[in-house]
Amino acid sequence: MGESKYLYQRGFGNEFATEDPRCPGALPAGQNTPQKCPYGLYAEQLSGTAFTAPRKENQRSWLYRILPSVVHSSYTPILETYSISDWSKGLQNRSAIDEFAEETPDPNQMRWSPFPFPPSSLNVDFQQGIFTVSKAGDPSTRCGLAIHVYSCNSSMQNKALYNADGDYLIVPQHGALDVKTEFGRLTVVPGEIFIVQQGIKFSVSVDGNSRGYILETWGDHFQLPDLGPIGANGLANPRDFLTPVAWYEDIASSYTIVGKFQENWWSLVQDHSPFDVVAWHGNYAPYKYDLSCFMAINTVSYDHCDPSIFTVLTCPSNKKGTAIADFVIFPPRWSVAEKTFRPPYYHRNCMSEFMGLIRGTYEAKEEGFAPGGASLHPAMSAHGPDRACFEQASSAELVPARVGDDALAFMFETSLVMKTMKWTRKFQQPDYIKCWSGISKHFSQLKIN
Ligand SMILES: O=C(O)Cc1cc(O)ccc1O
Ligand SMILES: [Fe+2]
Repeated sequence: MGESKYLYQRGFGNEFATEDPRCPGALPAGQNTPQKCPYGLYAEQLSGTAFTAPRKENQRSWLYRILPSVVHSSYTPILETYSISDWSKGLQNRSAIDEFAEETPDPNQMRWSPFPFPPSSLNVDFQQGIFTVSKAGDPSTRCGLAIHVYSCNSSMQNKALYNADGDYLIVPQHGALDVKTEFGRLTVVPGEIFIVQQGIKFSVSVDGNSRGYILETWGDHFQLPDLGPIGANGLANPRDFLTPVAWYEDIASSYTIVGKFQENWWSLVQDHSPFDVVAWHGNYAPYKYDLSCFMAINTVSYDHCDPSIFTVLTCPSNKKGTAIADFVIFPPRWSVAEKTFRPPYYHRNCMSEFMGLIRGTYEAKEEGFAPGGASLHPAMSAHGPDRACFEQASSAELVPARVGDDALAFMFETSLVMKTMKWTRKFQQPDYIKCWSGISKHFSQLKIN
């Protein structure tokens, strides 16, 4: 592994404490709000849970910054947007774009070809390049989720964004992200994920075309799944989660902050950088995770395990064991099951399954499901391996075999039922259902096997 560009602190949900090395002693000793903070800094709390949330769920951080966040102009709505289905229209008034409206909920199995990059004639930054694919619920009641794709080609210049509605779990598929946050800097490459929680300001630099997926949750924060009988170790191990160390810039130039509030973007200006946090401590901070660290657990005897064995992070609902959203991966692994049809089984699920592909091909669908594309199998809509996969796997020799090498598929699985946005039609594969159409009967009353 090469030298990493930035320094990180390890652990999941830790109480971190960090100072920019240029200002040793910037964290006040023994208290959060001294009468005067070291270096003339301002103390500011960022609350990620209610003040009164139970202690083990309580999340907040104390930031020691050059100016308090409130030193800024009023918010004004951002009315203009690009359209991913027709970049050539350039910036248009959002209210005039019908294609951002929701479709009637549709039980069809859907699959989308890779979402397009912006043309080189346009400069589209990360925030401008976020387009909602599907969603359920409502951020005003703090319940639900949205799934977006992002597609951009330019860095955010003296511009930062934050999401007042919920948390973002960002899955880059193409292109590295170089990210400044209020908590420090980090890089995120395809194969890693980045979680930036409600309210945290960040700014994304890219090197040319960049694309990926975003899972946005409006209720709780992400947590590691319980391991039950697996024991104390396995799946995504806490020590592999990386949080930035404090870093600040003290620049006196105009900065634009774009905030998403109730699914609309608002903008404000200020005459200083929002990345002016010299030191911070607490357990509410962004983090990243390298998916290649995932310790996969699977059968070593027979039968296909449910994909919940590959859960990296989960955002729980109030119903025990039922997630608003799980983030699940299909990592490279050995497949050794005996006397078993090894690929995913045919099934109908009370949950909705949105899948994306970071690289390579997915076991159950060698054709048609491409990196940068996606699929959605809504609640109770039948799906499973396509015909080619079934025919091959039901007569394959069951020797130990590698699955998913050079490939990385993932799933956002939700207990909610999502609506898709009209624009997604343009990239939808109308004949997706046909991948199952050639499945033939093998039944004969006279045949036992
Ligand atoms: O539908 C899919 O491809 C995802 C999936 C994978 C698997 O191994 C078992 C069930 C399941 O929904
Ligand atoms: Fe499925």
